[in-house]
Amino acid sequence: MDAHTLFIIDDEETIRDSLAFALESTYTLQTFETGQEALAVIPKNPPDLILLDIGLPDISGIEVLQQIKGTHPGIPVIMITAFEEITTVITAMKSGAYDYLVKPLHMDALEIVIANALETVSLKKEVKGLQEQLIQENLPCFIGESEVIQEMLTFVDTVAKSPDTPILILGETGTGKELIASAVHHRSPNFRSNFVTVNCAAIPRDLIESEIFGYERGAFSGANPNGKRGLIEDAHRGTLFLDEIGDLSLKAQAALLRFLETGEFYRIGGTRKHHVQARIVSATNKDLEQMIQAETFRRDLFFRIGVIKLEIPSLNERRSDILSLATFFLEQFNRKFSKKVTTFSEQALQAIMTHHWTGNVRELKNIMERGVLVAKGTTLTPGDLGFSEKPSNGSNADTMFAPLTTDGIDLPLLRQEMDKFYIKESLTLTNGNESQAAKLLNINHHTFRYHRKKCMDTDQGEDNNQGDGS
Ligand SMILES: Nc1ncnc2c1ncn2[C@@H]1O[C@H](COP(=O)(O)OP(=O)(O)OP(=O)(O)O)[C@@H](O)[C@H]1O
Repeated sequence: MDAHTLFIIDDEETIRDSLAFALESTYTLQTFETGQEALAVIPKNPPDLILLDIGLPDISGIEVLQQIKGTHPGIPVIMITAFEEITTVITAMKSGAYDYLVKPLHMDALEIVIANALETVSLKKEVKGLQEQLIQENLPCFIGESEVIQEMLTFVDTVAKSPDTPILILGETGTGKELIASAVHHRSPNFRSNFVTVNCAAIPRDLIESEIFGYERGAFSGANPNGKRGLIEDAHRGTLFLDEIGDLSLKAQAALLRFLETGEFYRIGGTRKHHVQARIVSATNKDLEQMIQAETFRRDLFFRIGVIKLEIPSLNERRSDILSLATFFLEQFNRKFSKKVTTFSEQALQAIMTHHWTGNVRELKNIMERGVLVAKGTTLTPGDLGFSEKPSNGSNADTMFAPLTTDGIDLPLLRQEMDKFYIKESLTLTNGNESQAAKLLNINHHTFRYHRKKCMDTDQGEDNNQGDGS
């Protein structure tokens, strides 16, 4: 391993020489007579540790220390002082010095202080690296191969980068709003701080403001006599996720708006302003615009929380994700229950692929949990999943899917063909009326147009390829 690099900053030549003599066999040294000279080199070539004289001729050692801590807070700085002047030493330690030594220097003591400082720094680096690795390895996994989900995840990566832009996540219950909120947090620069969740629907309306912003002692009867910090404080430099934001009382809405605009808030019953930096991510499956009409949700707050809006489509609108989600949960629950369920029976697969998922991914997850738990063998049956063993009437289940053989199938192509078939059928049935066609397929207009365009693109691609070959 390369030797650690040390900078010695001292105007006395004898001190520089004696330090160099004592330390040069263990460390790579660079010596400086003035603070300015050292400050010019540090940004280009930062050392592992600095020995810094307090009484320098150009700018004081304390000032040099403060500048180093401002730009390179991780470098330990050991101050050297001619006499133990307590106020200077306190200022140095308050400004972030690692330790101080009084002249004349005892080389044994100096070597111990340097070795300890370097070990502390390397331990801190190791802990930070391990923390980051742990967080990255446990990142919540949002499964979805459909293009809408892939595009949304790319967008999530982009918007997560700004640490404080408010984000509003919309979508039916169980579509994964909380999972996306947590992905935003974990992909943001603030991922080391807390991700704090408040389910606004689960807290009585008259208590919600005090839960989020806290209260001072004696704020209301029944309150904790010592007062209470708000959850917003726990989210400092992190993320506060307000689930079911439509359930916020109007009073809490006003306090939230003030916080979003100024970064400040008051605890209930308090007069002292508190400052917190936290990103607010909100989610709801309610129609907030309708609530604005009914005057139960503030229009100004709606705009403020939704600087970025993410809309997660229902599972029925992205049926191509069902199989990958089911497989993901199969593996997850195999691990949880120490089971070895490896496949779905043909009927179980049909049931999963044709079911109408009103509870979205949560419903699929619950069904898979039950299935893996009760399955007797290695293959999941419709009964294990709580479906009827017989294909439901009119589902054409036997003929809907080609049997899977050891030759395999081209699932992406099958999905593409199925999309194309139903898009065309629905347009024929509705005389080309897109919004009626979308209704027939139980998808929204936007998703319909997206799939229609994709089908047209692949049709064109095929035509071009045929043209090339002729
Ligand atoms: N794409 C996904 N990949 C993996 N797991 C998912 C996905 N979407 C949702 N889940 C899982 O489904 C469950 C429900 O998701 P989540 O709680 O995030 O939904 P929600 O939209 O916030 O629901 P609600 O509106 O009821 O609060 C969770 O256990 C979550 O981990």
